[in-house]
Amino acid sequence: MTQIELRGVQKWFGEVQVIKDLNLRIEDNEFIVLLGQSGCGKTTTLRGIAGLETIDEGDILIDGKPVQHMKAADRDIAMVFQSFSLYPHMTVYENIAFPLRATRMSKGEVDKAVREIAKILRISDLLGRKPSALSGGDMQRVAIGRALVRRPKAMLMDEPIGALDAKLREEMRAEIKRLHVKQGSTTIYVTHDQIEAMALADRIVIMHEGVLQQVGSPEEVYRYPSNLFVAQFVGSPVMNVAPVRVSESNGSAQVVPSGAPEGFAFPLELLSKLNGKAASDGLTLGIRPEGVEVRHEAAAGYLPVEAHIIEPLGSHDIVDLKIGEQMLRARTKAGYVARAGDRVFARLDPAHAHFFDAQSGIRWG
Ligand SMILES: Nc1ncnc2c1ncn2[C@@H]1O[C@H](COP(=O)(O)OP(=O)(O)OP(=O)(O)O)[C@@H](O)[C@H]1O
Repeated sequence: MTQIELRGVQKWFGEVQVIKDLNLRIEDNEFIVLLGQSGCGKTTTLRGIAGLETIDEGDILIDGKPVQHMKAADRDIAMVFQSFSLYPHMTVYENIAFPLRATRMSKGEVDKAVREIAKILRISDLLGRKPSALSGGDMQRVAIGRALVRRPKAMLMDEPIGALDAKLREEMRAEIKRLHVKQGSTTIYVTHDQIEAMALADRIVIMHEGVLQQVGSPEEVYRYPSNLFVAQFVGSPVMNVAPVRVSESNGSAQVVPSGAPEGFAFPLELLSKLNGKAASDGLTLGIRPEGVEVRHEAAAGYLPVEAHIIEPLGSHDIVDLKIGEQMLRARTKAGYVARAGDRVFARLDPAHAHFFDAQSGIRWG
């Protein structure tokens, strides 16, 4: 049982505040991913929890006990970094066994623990090798094995697969997930890769410039982003956003993308999302490419648009549609729009529409 809690954590490097009042509770066995752009404070947060970095304000609690004044070695937390940091002169077996040397375990117990973890990580046949004879993926498996072998209270991982090539990263991602499902253990994982975050996390913690933006399951942050930053950081391709004007005429309301030609407006059912705050400026509409419906024939609610660029991705295409000055990305069936320059018709699915305050970026409605 390991819970980790951050209460009002703050950290400065000189004049620069890199963690700003961070509050977060991580439950036992939870897989938490800290996600954000480079420099947003993820690593500093992780190092603060591990005890490799001091914090300036606030509390870090492990199982309810404040640990911010405890040395790293006394916190019983294991850490895996992007660089594998294995001992080159030791075999895989010796590398994994190393953290157990300082314990009172007998040789037989150490042997059992090493072989057990090697089996889980599928590296049993590599135990006699030196790190120089391992692939990048295997090296990282060994590093994870070494971190886990002493059954730490929690596992912290800082971009552990960031240095691997794309295919291996995908493989290792699945492996880390499998390991977590099998083994349990409270895990905090740092990455700037939103796909990795979505694939691994029970909950994602999105940070920007030292400030926590949103905490939620992958589905929550994808479907209900709390602000424009999250909306555009999570999801690939990126969510379409456009400043819009909501106008009412003849009792019916419309959402007009700014820069769109005269008479170009989406008749909106979308308005119900605005909770009566319609007819206002300063709104940004967000809609993911899968929320843009495209068809060949004219139909009620569909607007004529021109296909500008088509990206065929195998299972589907991403099509850039031109609406006046605006570009709208749509996800279509593969080959549905044949050529750039084709005229098609597009509609926004109200169920996929998000509104944000253009000034603050905060979700509206
Ligand atoms: N020891 C240090 N001294 C001064 N500034 C630091 C130090 N460590 C980190 N920083 C700064 O603190 C900010 C947060 O860094 P941090 O490494 O936590 O970000 P990150 O989100 O993990 O980014 P990355 O993915 O690039 O590691 C950055 O602006 C960084 O330059």
